[in-house]
Amino acid sequence: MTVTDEVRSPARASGQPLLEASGVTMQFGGLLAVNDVNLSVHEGEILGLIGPNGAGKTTFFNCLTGLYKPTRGQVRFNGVPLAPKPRAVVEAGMARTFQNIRLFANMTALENVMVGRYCRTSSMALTSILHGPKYRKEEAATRARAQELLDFVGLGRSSEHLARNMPYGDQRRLEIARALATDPKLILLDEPTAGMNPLETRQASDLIFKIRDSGLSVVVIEHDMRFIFGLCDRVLCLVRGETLVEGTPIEVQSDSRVIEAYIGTGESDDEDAGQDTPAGGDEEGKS
Ligand SMILES: Nc1ncnc2c1ncn2[C@@H]1O[C@H](COP(=O)(O)OP(=O)(O)OP(=O)(O)O)[C@@H](O)[C@H]1O
Repeated sequence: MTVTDEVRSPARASGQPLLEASGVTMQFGGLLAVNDVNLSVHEGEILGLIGPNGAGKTTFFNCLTGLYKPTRGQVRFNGVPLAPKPRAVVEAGMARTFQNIRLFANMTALENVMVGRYCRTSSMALTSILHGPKYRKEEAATRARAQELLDFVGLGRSSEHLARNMPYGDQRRLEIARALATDPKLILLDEPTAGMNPLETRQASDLIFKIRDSGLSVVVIEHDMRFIFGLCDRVLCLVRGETLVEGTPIEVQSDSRVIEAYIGTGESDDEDAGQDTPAGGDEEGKS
């Protein structure tokens, strides 16, 4: 099955990037959290965003998805300047997940995905209150689509489980299903494997490939270098809010500046340093 309908977009027709950020800068008081960052993501591409803690990755995501209005710079989606408002961003075709899981804990998996779907349904509040035929038809379609998305992410049998009772890895999948419910052309994932065991991480990688194969573009923030270098077509490394290096996984993982940036922060002190330093990555699992 495909996640989105086959639509030939203006971006593909013109060869221009689907998502294009130019000169994006975000200043908090005296702190330049993101400084003049450029990014382009083409259709069907998986782009990785890496960098030591505090490099500005999430702040940059927040600028791309309308949570923050950048101090300077512009974000264009499908060739059109994007208003820095979350609703406008979702309507344009971008969805995201968050570093910290933000599910409705006391709702079922199905209901969580249905909530994500509501931005694409048209029933007005009054119609919903009156439960007219249009509402009932849309509700049935929303439910069916939500179930389809749960099947897609491998949670088809958990639809009636309360989110709070689901294993951690499943909650992360559920977040992705909810983001997909908005029918995005591009999905941004903020540390999708944080806290996952190796099996869950491999499954997350497979799911992201599946999402890409269904026609979406993906931007992913991760600290797990093996995961990033095995997954992405291109990788951008941010350090202190600025682009340090951008290139293919092979180029980035062998760049001494990237290795230095990580070693300099002490992030490589873990026992399993291969997971967390660029040189520890490999091409395993890349397709
Ligand atoms: N709302 C805010 N107000 C002030 N400073 C902020 C705000 N959000 C982030 N920062 C600061 O901006 C810098 C970049 O933070 P950000 O969370 O974007 O980094 P990151 O690369 O995502 O880090 P991590 O990998 O640890 O999640 C940090 O110094 C952080 O303290």
